[in-house]
Amino acid sequence: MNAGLQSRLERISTGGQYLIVPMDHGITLGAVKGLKDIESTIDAVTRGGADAVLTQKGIAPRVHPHKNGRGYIVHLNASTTIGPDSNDKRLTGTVEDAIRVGADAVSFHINVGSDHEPEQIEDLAGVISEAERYNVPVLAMAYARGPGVDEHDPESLGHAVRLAEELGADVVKTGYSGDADSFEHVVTSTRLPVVIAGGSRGTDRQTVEMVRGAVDAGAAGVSMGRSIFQHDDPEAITRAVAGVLHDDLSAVDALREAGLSVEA
Ligand SMILES: CC(=O)[C@@H](O)[C@H](O)C[C@H](N)C(=O)O
Ligand SMILES: O=CC(=O)COP(=O)(O)O
Repeated sequence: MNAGLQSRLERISTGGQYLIVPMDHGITLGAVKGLKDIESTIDAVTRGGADAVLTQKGIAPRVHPHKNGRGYIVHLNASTTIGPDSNDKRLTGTVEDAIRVGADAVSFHINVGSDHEPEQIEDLAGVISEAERYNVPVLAMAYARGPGVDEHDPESLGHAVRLAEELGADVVKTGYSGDADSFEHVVTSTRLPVVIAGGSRGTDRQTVEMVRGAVDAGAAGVSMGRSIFQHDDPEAITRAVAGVLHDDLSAVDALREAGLSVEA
């Protein structure tokens, strides 16, 4: 692997495991809890053990002073939940833009199964081609999403992560299928490191058990947003996730060591 690409991947991971906290939701959802004072949230999650944070390029000046030397990923497409179709993700920048604002990697969201999949395949392929010219890693956020698509179906999730590999991404993020046995099919559908999204926030026990199950299935980490940045104590929940990812703790032990409730 190219030295530049390898060194950038190491800036957003620890020992091949990825604890990424995406906060690009400011476009998707608006200035929701945890994103108004994004500076404090970034400081908290990076102190708690996050390997990298992820935002749109416009937020970069609010990231660098507060990320405690951790990695930075710039997201290159977006949609909103108030627009006509949140599955219709449109380009918001280039890899060169991302480098200009100090990114170590870029990310791109594709909804496999949506009416907009063809354009998103083209856009993701273009992003990857540009990224390869700069040896910048691409995190593909490959969801199974669209009319009649079951977002938790292992077959559809496996298809989505394989699509990311076929296009040349370096890391792929997708939804969790719900249990380790079914998610093993997803992880083995690609040679890429697979990380999971958190989805809308549940209990701390649910969050950390999801991480434990994904890791037991062979996942390489998380790109977990709302479950972390909307928590009342983002540093503590990050510590709990890091306990599973970086210290291989059980969900209960990771919660206890982070000082969080183990109630289901
Ligand atoms: C807010 C959501 O529905 C998430 O699953 C988004 O798809 C994640 C993505 N980063 C986005 O905010 O568009
Ligand atoms: O960029 C968004 C993600 O990677 C996942 O966000 P979520 O809030 O954990 O679904």
